[in-house]
This record gives sequence, structure tokens and C-alpha cells, in this order.
Amino acid sequence: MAERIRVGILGAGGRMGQAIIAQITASPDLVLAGGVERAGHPACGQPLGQGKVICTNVAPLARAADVLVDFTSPAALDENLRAAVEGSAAIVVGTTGLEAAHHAAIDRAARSIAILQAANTSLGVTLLARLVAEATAALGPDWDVEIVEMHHRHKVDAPSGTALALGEAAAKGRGQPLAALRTALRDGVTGARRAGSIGFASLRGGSVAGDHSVILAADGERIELTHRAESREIFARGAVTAARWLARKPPGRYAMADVFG
Ligand SMILES: NC(=O)C1=CN([C@@H]2O[C@H](COP(=O)(O)OP(=O)(O)OC[C@H]3O[C@@H](n4cnc5c(N)ncnc54)[C@H](OP(=O)(O)O)[C@@H]3O)[C@@H](O)[C@H]2O)C=CC1
Ligand SMILES: O=C(O)C1=N[C@H](C(=O)O)C[C@H](O)C1
Repeated sequence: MAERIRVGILGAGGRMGQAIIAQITASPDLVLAGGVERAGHPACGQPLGQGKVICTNVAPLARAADVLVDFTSPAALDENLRAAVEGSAAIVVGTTGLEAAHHAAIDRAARSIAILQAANTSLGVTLLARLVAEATAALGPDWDVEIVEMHHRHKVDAPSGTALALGEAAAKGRGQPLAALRTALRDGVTGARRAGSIGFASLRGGSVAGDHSVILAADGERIELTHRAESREIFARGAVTAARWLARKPPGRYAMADVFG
């Protein structure tokens, strides 16, 4: 039997960390190499697979794992990437709220290790992004693009990483970067809509796992492309599929579309 792939979980005590641990425990070809949490977290020191949850630094886990899975916070990314590079571990980055400097750090690390960054690891959203790019390319700039997302009351970043990724897909369909088309948040007397722009709206409440709609609106008609996550299991499943796929890949930056084909 082939060697099992050793997976380390960054943010092991979090909502996604727990959902991913459940998926790995049910996968005979994978083994938990341990986890990392923030100092003082109740999970610190608890046994996890072949290791335990450590709360000091990521380096020992990166050395013990073939692949790390990171669902933490943007503030943790630099240290997580550094540990992955030093430990020669691949890394799946699912954390959202990333800024240009985080993406530059991912690009640098991808020169020496395999990295997959995705704001949404579900199969449905991976396909939705492709459909959105095709739709905006086909429809042209007379169709206004608005992206609406709703998430649970605990979410800390807005717009969601997925909404921004769908915005990137819509902008790509128009052959432009999102930065050139994105509108500022609307509040007060905003003036009329700027032609060709892409708008975002974020709702927060309850336990919603993640809903995203891309609305394409023209004079007299409207298309709405919607994805609804019914639970975190779809993200966890995709993250584990990505980790398995990435574990033995050469250095480089990859996306979920590479995994699902
Ligand atoms: N790509 C995708 O498909 C998905 C992405 N996400 C994203 O994943 C991230 C996590 O989401 P979720 O699990 O709901 O959030 P949680 O807050 O439940 O989990 C994050 C965990 O990481 C820990 N953490 C935060 N910062 C650090 C740090 N510097 N070092 C070590 N541990 C740290 C947190 O500890 P503490 O509680 O002490 O802060 C917490 O236990 C978010 O950015 C979210 O948007 C979520 C779902 C799907
Ligand atoms: O924080 C969440 O929960 C989610 N975050 C991701 C995002 O920001 O897009 C993915 C998913 O929608 C759930």
C-alpha cells in the first residue's frame, strides 16, 4: 500500500479546521500530522492524529507534514508560508481577507513549494467562476454586474473572498482587472451607477454557510447566477481533495480549477 499523505491543519480548532479534520479522519489514504492554533486556545496540547495541536510555532508541524491546510487569518499567513518553505511542505491557503501583499508573498513562496490559494474550495463555486467569466464576455458592458453575498454572523471580512474572486472572473470576461471596475461601497448620495462597473453587497446574519449571487442586469431583463452552500462540508471536502492533489506537485501556484479540471 502507498504511504499515507501526512496533512497538518493550521487553525485546527476553528470552524473550517474542525470540518477538515473530520474529512481527513474518514480518508484512509490521509493521516493527520497534527495542528496549530493560537496561543491560549483550548485545543492547545490536545492529541491530533500522529501529533498534537501546538500553539507556539508552525515549523515543527511543517517538517512533519507533506501538506499543510491553512484556514486561519491573514495575520498568520507570513509565518505559515515561511514554515512551509523551510519545512518543504506544500500548502493549501483557504484564508480570505488577503491583500496584494499577501498575494505577493504567496507568489514568492511558490517559487520553492507547491501552493494552492482559493477563497472557495467548493466544486460549485469553481464552476460558477467559469460561468461568470463566460457570461460577462458574451454579454458585454451594457449588462451591469452586481455581486451579493450572505454569511453567518461570525464572519470578519467583507466582501467575502468568494465575492471578490467572482468579481475577478467577471472582470476577466471583460478583459480588465477588477481594480479598474470595482465600485466603492454605496452609502448616501452615490450618484448614478458608473457604466461597466462591478458592485458588491454583503449581508451578515445567523448561521448561513455562504451564499453568492452574481446578478447581470440589462434594460428589461436580468440573469442571476447563484451558489448556496448548505454546510461547511463542501468547502472541507474540496480543501481535502486539493491537499491530496497538491501534496506531490512540483513548486508553483495552483488554483481549484487545476484540481477539478
Ligand atoms: N476557502 C474556502 O472555501 C473557505 C474559506 N474560509 C475562510 O477560512 C478562514 C477561517 O474561517 P473559519 O474556520 O470560519 O474561522 P474560525 O475563526 O472558526 O477559525 C480560524 C481559526 O484559526 C485560528 N487563528 C487565527 N489566527 C491565528 C494565528 N495567527 N495563528 C494560529 N491560529 C490562528 C483562530 O483562533 P482564534 O479563534 O483564537 O482567533 C481559529 O481557531 C476565514 O478567512 C474564512 O473566510 C472559510 C470557509 C471556506
Ligand atoms: O467565512 C466563511 O464562512 C466563508 N468564507 C469564504 C469567503 O470569504 O468567500 C468562503 C465561504 O463563502 C465561507
